[in-house]
Amino acid sequence: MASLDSTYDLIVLGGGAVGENVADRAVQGGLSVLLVEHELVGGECSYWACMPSKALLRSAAALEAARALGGAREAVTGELDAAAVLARRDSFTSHWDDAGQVRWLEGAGIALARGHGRLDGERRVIITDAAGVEHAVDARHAVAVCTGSEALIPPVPGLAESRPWTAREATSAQEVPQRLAIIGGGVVGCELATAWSSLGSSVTLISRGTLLGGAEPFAGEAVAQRLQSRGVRVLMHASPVEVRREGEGPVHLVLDSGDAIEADEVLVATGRTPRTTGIGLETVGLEEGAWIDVDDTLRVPGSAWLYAVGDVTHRALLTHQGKYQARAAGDVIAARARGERVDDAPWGAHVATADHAAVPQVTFTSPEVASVGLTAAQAEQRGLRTRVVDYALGWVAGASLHADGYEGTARMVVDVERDVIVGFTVVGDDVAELLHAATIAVVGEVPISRLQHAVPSYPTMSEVWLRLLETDRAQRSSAH
Ligand SMILES: Cc1cc2nc3c(=O)[nH]c(=O)nc-3n(C[C@H](O)[C@H](O)[C@H](O)COP(=O)(O)OP(=O)(O)OC[C@H]3O[C@@H](n4cnc5c(N)ncnc54)[C@H](O)[C@@H]3O)c2cc1C
Ligand SMILES: NC(=O)c1ccc[n+]([C@@H]2O[C@H](COP(=O)([O-])OP(=O)(O)OC[C@H]3O[C@@H](n4cnc5c(N)ncnc54)[C@H](O)[C@@H]3O)[C@@H](O)[C@H]2O)c1
Repeated sequence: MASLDSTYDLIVLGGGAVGENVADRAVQGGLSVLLVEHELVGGECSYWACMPSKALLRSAAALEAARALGGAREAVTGELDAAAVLARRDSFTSHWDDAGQVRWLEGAGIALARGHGRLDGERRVIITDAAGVEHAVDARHAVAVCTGSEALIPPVPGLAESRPWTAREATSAQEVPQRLAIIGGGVVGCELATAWSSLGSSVTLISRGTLLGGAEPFAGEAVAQRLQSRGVRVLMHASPVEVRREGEGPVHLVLDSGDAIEADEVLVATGRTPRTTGIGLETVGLEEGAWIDVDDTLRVPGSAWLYAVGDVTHRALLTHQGKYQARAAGDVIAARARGERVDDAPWGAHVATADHAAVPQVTFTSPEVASVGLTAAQAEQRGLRTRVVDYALGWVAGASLHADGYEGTARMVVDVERDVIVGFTVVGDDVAELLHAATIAVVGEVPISRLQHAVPSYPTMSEVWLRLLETDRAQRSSAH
């Protein structure tokens, strides 16, 4: 290990996207920072999650877009080249080499320790390097735990012994399995069913409930329909009760319905578990293996020095939201270290308020699902009085130009008391880039009356905003 100082202002445990951003902001705030990483600098997102999964999806989406358009469709004479897609994916993971990210750390002035880090009481971290040698390092001001999450394998008899794929194998595989069974109909299950079916696998998707359970119901319905139209077998309200694989042979799954499925690989996509085992949480009075609870400045309640940021907090398991938390955390750690005023009122510079009210997410299925804030059901659960406004996206001129027979749905959820949008969901092809306008409307709490003055250009898909507002107006006047 490169020589380490004995003390740094801040020690960051875990060099994923989130840890990197905490470190960067703290260095910009004038602190010395040590980042501890035991695998690849860049974490899941760069090598086994966001980037490779989106690279696996993108070529098929482009092909599908061309096929949906008269005049372009005629020019598509071949099929998707799976080997070329896998090779392009490999380039997006830099062939699982983190040299580029290490150079970025150097440029940003962040010290790197390669090894496994664990807390050892207040402000102290022990780093075990590849040779098994332990190094103790102290933090003058803070330690930030950014160790992320990993795939949860549910306790289904025989599953763990059947060498299941997790998202890691499913995003880094070098060959297309002939038959792929996927357990879990959440974001990972739906995206990877889309990706691998497009690459030629015969996919069976097993979902305990409907698909994309946390989203507006019309989102999961549209994704299920499209998957089925591409030949994916979608089994809803189904769970495996037993899994078996003998030697190098296929995997056999038995479902609670009694149905039996045979596949070449089985992917477990049933959620995440925190990477908080073996990191010394018990030495600072926290529970090993649990998600870490934090306040809105990302600090552990009752502690003056311990922070947790990103997936490990379970606030929002998304790279962009973790990086948002990281910017607040890096800045607040620096501000507290310098004895400056902390701006921790809601929407202040040092808090991650949006985690509670405005988390944006794009699910890169076919069709895409883009949402921010609350669904209608979540708003109701929070006791809000709401108006729910829906519009068929295909009726917007920009959408009908975008693809022949375009179908999609947009929904806005309006808080009646404040007359602002608290939730927005849009489902349709190529809708991802529509989302940020909604995020600004929700975060900015822009009154509906003012939104009338935000004029979308003709003929863009953004005109769905105009249609939603007009539909809202018509619904309100017919209610009177
Ligand atoms: C298949 C898939 C696709 C996804 N796609 C998207 C997407 O499109 N958009 C999106 O926003 N989110 C997506 N996500 C979620 C996203 O990957 C995570 O939210 C994000 O990676 C969390 O970042 P993190 O830095 O908190 O954790 P991680 O990325 O898990 O990084 C934690 C780092 O800490 C290191 N570490 C852990 N313990 C120690 C230790 N004791 N010592 C030293 N180092 C340690 C790990 O090696 C790792 O590098 C996806 C997730 C999956 C599974
Ligand atoms: N594009 C994106 O933003 C993106 C992409 C992928 C992942 N992610 C993030 O990664 C996180 C993890 O995703 P995920 O899909 O693993 O989790 P998830 O919580 O979204 O979905 C897990 C699904 O598995 C089901 N399930 C659980 N146990 C089961 C069982 N025994 N049998 C059958 N079904 C079972 C659940 O009911 C749920 O539908 C998500 O929180 C998501 O935000 C984001």
